[in-house]
Amino acid sequence: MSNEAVKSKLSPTYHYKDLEKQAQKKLTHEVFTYIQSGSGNEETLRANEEAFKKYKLVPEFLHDVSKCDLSISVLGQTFQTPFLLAPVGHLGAAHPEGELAVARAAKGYQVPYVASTVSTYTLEEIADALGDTPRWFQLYWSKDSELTVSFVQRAEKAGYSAIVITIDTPALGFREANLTNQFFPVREGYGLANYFQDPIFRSRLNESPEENWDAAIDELVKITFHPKLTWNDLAFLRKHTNLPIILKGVLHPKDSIRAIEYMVDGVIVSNHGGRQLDGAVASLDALPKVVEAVNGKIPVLFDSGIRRGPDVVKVISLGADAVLIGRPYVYGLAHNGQDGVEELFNHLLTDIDTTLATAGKSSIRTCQLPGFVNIR
Ligand SMILES: Cc1cc2nc3c(=O)[nH]c(=O)nc-3n(C[C@H](O)[C@H](O)[C@H](O)COP(=O)(O)O)c2cc1C
Ligand SMILES: O=C(O)C(=O)c1ccccc1
Repeated sequence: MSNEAVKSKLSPTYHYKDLEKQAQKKLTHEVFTYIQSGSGNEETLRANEEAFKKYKLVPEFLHDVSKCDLSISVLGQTFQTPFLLAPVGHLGAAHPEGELAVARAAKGYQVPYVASTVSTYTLEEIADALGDTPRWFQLYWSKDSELTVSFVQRAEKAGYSAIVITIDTPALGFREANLTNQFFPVREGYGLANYFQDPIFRSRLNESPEENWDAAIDELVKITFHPKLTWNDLAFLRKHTNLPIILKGVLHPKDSIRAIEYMVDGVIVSNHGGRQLDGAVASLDALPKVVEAVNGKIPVLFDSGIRRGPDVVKVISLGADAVLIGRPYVYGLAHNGQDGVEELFNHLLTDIDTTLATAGKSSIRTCQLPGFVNIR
């Protein structure tokens, strides 16, 4: 689709805060708050965005920037955009078409999609909607290890090309806003599909989810997170899949070194968008030390706080191989379904392209040259 076509079809919401407001208008207070809020006093949520102001770009001019290359390579795969879609669960709460609307938009723009375990549609339905779009599967490693294996094998069969294990969620963060609202997306029926359609999960129930919904939800809640999980367990997953394994939620450089020791294939520096440990370091402030510790041995990806083109460029300049976007595309979805996500992609890609051009760079791959990013 040409930019002109997109411009005429969609209502412009260029400002991130406007997009957030548009989403807010479409959602109930409980759902909007669930998406927007962080844990605790939201110190980390605020720190994520604030941290970007500390880093400044130093452009160099008089280079041909008439065409900018936004493609990147991660784990031998080339992606057309420097951003992937972060795994976000329960998207049916944001829009009835949920993950499917996002996947259709991703397909048009060839944006790689990281599907959440707690999706409203199954990982197979999402894969169908994605067609040949690159995709990874985010795993919440269940207490039920056979179920974990089943998820991974289903993902492999459905064409997902990496497993992203989220390590920052041994338990759900203390999210005061959701507790106040008594809003729990699983209890509302969002994020169940992968479990309720899984033969192993179903075999654990005395009655099927269709017969006894509440009992099925209770079982799901009981096994979703696995607080006993340790580094040594990674070998178990290795036995069951040949797919690359990426850890999401790395903040300490020591964890990135352990990741390499335990033969992990990549890490995502992330604090879950300020939704897990409140008071945790801003994701951007954690990035340089992780990049240094990893020293090019495995890819380093990044999320938490990316809102605009210069944010993407700063993160790549600081040594990340790629970024993931979270809330912005969820707001696009809530605002206007597939069209809203396409509008967000169109704006973000134009913004990244313009950022590179006005920084004198014709390729996102040259952003890591020394001297391009400075601390204030
Ligand atoms: C509503 C919502 C649901 C999320 N669900 C998941 C999830 O299922 N699995 C996961 O690993 N991360 C999940 N995340 C975290 C995102 O993958 C990502 O780390 C975060 O959104 C990045 O922060 P940002 O949105 O502020 O950029 C979720 C985030 C949001 C906002
Ligand atoms: O909301 C989230 O961030 C999230 O990851 C999650 C996962 C499972 C249940 C509830 C929330």
